[in-house]
Amino acid sequence: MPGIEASTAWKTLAAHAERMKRTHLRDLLGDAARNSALSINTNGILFDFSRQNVNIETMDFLMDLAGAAMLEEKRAAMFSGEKINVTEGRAVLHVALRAERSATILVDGVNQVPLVHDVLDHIKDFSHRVLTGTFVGATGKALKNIISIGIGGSYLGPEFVYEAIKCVPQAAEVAEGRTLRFLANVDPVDVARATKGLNPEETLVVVVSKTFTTAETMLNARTLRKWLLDGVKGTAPEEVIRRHMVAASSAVPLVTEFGIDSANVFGFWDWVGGRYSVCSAVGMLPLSLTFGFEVLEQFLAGARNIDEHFATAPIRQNIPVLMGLLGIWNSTFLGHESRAILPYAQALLRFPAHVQQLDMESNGKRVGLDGQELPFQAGEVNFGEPGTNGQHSFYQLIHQGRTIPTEFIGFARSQYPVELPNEVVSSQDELMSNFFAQPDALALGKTLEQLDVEGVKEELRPHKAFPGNRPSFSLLFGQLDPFTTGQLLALYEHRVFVQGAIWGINSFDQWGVELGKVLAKQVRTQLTASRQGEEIISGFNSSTAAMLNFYLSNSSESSGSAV
Ligand SMILES: O=P(O)(O)OC[C@H]1O[C@H](O)[C@H](O)[C@@H](O)[C@@H]1O
Repeated sequence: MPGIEASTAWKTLAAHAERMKRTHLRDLLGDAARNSALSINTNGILFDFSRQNVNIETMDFLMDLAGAAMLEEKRAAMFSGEKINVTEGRAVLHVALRAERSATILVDGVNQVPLVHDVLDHIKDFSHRVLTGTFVGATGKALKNIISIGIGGSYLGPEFVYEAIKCVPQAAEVAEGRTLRFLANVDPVDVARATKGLNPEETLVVVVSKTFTTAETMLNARTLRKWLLDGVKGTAPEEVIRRHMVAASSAVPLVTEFGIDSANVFGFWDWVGGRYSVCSAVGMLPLSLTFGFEVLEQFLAGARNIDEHFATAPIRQNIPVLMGLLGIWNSTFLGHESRAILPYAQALLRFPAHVQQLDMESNGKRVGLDGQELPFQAGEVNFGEPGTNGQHSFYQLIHQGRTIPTEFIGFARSQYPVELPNEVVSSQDELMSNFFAQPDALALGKTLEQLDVEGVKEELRPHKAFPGNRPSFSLLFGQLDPFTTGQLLALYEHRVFVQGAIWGINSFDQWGVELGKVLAKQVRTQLTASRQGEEIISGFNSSTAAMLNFYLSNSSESSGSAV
């Protein structure tokens, strides 16, 4: 069956892209009517995409493409609980995680919204009891430290949200004197970092795993179970686990088998993908235990605000739809394979890492929904760092090396304004001066002629010239708070959906992570056998066998330096 590439809209865009490649943003930006048409102000967000290599006609063609791909129908299917994750036979309902209590979203004839609110109520009650010292550790001490064990989607989203809202005064007040640490990597150093300086008697471990089988998480859970049992004395081991370990998981039987009290398991459902699970118990439990539930309610409200916008706003005025269509335009039609996420907010330092998983695990696919190989590349390479730090690091390549579409995220007000008596400009104004300057530097560049006028020596001019014509968009919010953090999360979640829907792929499975896991199991078995005296490394190619032998002969302390 022909895919979207056979549509008239696709072919029109492909031809149009050849024409647009000959335009320069310097010229496009000279048209004020165009610029104002390529900017929308809605839901407290200014989204300016006038620095994309597009004109009004491009946007018309992209809207035609959305029509040809049946984007609106696919969006409706997701919101209504249809099983659009076809390879796993599951609905995709992260939007249900933040739906109003009164909403109805059916899966197999059962309304899922009351189930969501039952778990939220449970989290609210439990976190309140921990924060007020009603639920205490096995030796009667208040549980003021939280260690959240989880990896991938059970880690990256919660960590991004933790960093984003820990500087919000209301959240910081509740968190005063409390610690939340994440333990993701199976590297023993991560265990040491997560537990350093913490008293097990005052620590609550939250095991976060949708499947409760992920090798790294389960090994770390067993490691911290031992750390607790070694550190909390004078109480029966079962009681220590019951008082110091809780879980967020959709595999309740496995959790209770591990020894965690079934009363302290916070469930979720197969229709929540790992990378879309921040609004489930995965994020809500450790974050409520740190900041209190009320702050997190504002975060859910922000995500819901964008869900409603995505579901109802006309597609020409719909921010996630526009972000997604521009992603398709840049990657598929203009050939830019990467994009940089550049928040001008230090509190968003882990947002690019979250988007990396969200986008690359979702849309990094090679076949369409029908299993046929795609005749184009899907997915993009996402990376990023907060500004202005990134400016002093990798922006060189973006200005003068490869063309990488960039995404500027900024805020009008700081959570912690700093004004020095003798400084004319506040730190926030300084930060944001860069936020506004960079997109123009990228778009407009600097010509040899301009350098000539400035009196730059001829031989230096090629080195100092900037080609410009580097696309970007800007997302500007009022302030980084729990609500806007929720908005940002949902904007990027829905952008992934839009791109996957246009490309005709399943954005909600991740078979590509399986092969490595299977091979790691074989290596693990071999390493165990070798440590038990079986010398021969077998079943691997000569390269892997040589590396394994090097590893084994250098892995005990007595073997000294590997060099
Ligand atoms: O939550 P878990 O079941 O432990 O899964 C944790 C992570 O590992 C898997 O390998 C997937 O690649 C991720 O999508 C998932 O988020």
